[in-house]
Amino acid sequence: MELFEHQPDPHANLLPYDGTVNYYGKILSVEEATNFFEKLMQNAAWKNDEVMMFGKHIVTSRKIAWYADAEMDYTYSQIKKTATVWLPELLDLKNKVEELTGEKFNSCLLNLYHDGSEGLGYHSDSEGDITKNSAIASLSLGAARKFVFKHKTTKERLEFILGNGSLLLMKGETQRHWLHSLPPSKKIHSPRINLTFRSRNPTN
Ligand SMILES: O=C(O)CCC(=O)C(=O)O
Ligand SMILES: [Fe+2]
Repeated sequence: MELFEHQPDPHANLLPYDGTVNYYGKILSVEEATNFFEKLMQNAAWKNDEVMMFGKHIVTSRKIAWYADAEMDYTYSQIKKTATVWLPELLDLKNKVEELTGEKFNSCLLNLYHDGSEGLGYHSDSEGDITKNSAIASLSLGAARKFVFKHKTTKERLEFILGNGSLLLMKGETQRHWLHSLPPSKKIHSPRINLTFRSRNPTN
C-alpha cells in the first residue's frame, strides 16, 4: 500500500475543550478507498433518509444505510429504522477502524452524498440508544468535504476537510457539548460515502 507522507498525530485532540476528536488522516490508499467506495455504492442497502423536521416528515435526497451486529430496530431522527446485518466489506473496514482506534463498535450508519448539493445540518449523535459518551468513528470515501464542529454554548466553530480514505474519531463528551455538520458546497460535483461506526445499547 502507498504510504502517506504527512500522517497527523492521532493522539492530538482537535477540540480545545469539552470533548475529544482525533484525526488519523488517510488510513486507506487511494486504490483501497476507491475499491471500498465502489463496493459499498453497489452493495449497501441504500435508501432515502426520513427525518422529522419542525414536526414534518421529510424524505432527504441523501441516501443512508444502517448496519448492526443483529437485525434490530432503533430510532434516529425520531423515526424507527431497521438495521441490516454486516456486509463483508463493511466488516473489513470495521476491523481496521477498531484496530487503529482501540474502540469497539456494534453498528454503522452509511451516508451517501451524491454531490455538494447534499449535506447534513448541525446535530450531535447522542440521541436514542447510542451508548452515552461512546466513541464514534467516521470514515470518509470519495469527494473531500468540509466538516464543521460548533460548540453548543460558546458557539466556537472549527472546520476540517475530510478526504478520501480518512478517519476521524469523536469521543468522550464531544456529542454532549459540540454539534457537527457537513455543509453543502456548490464546488463539489462528485459523490462521497461516509461511514460512522457507533455503539448502541442493545435494547431489544
Ligand atoms: O458525513 C459526515 O461526515 C457526517 C455524518 C454524520 O455526522 C452522521 O451520520 O451523523
Ligand atoms: Fe453525526
